[in-house]
Amino acid sequence: MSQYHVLIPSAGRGSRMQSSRPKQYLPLNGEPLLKHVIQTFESFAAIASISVVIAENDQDWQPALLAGCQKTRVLLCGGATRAESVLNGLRALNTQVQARDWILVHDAARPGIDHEMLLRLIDSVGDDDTGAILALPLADTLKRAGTQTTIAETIPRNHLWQAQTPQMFRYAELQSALSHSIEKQPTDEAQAMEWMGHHPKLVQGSLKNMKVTYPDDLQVVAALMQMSQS
Ligand SMILES: Nc1ccn([C@@H]2O[C@H](COP(=O)(O)OP(=O)(O)OP(=O)(O)O)[C@@H](O)[C@H]2O)c(=O)n1
Ligand SMILES: C[C@](O)(CO)[C@H](O)COP(=O)(O)O
Repeated sequence: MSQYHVLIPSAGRGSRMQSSRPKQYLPLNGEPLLKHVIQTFESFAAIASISVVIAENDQDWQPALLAGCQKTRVLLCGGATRAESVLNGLRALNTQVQARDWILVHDAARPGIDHEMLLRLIDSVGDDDTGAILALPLADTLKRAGTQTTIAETIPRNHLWQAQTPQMFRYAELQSALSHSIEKQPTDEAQAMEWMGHHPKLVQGSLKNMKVTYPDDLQVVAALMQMSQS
């Protein structure tokens, strides 16, 4: 029976957040973003292990983040890009994970993930599927900018989705896909799999599972998480 393992890329600097420390350590309802993510996976019974990839020189990592954790370990192998951090993390798991085990890669910057979404994602794939990602169908009209901030064209939005995480793939296939494509810097795990000819499934995510990227995002995700608990 294939097991489920989580890999959390958490080695970014959060430059777009313009904060004093990397955004994954910023407080949200009294806990760092990263702690919310770890706790959600720790309390999801189907998960066998959780690996947090941080930068080797991370000055903000707090051992207290692992207080009470049974399944979580930290890997000091962050890379220059998210794809490199994920690939380094996968390579570090080589002796603990079986080839056909599922790997769920989830951004540390998405604290709104919950068990309902995880169940939807895990239940979406069968033995013959290559994998699946949480995503949201695009709701707004999409414009491509021309010179400066003027509209060059409207892009038809039918069949367009915004990718979220977790992105779930078999360990050996994902490591192979990323190893083959790392030079091309895939923006996510799904793109690396697409380049190998796979067509991962799109599974309904949630606004609450947004990525904290810009300063205003923290309040928005806190409100969405609060609403889902009331
Ligand atoms: N070299 C990197 C870059 C990003 N990430 C992680 O990938 C996730 C999503 O990336 P993003 O939102 O772009 O985070 P940052 O790169 O930190 O943000 P920015 O681009 O604003 O610097 C985050 O959890 C981030 O910590 C990572 O592990 N290693
Ligand atoms: C993986 C991802 O969150 C899917 O939308 C996104 O590609 C991460 O992009 P970033 O520029 O590394 O934040």
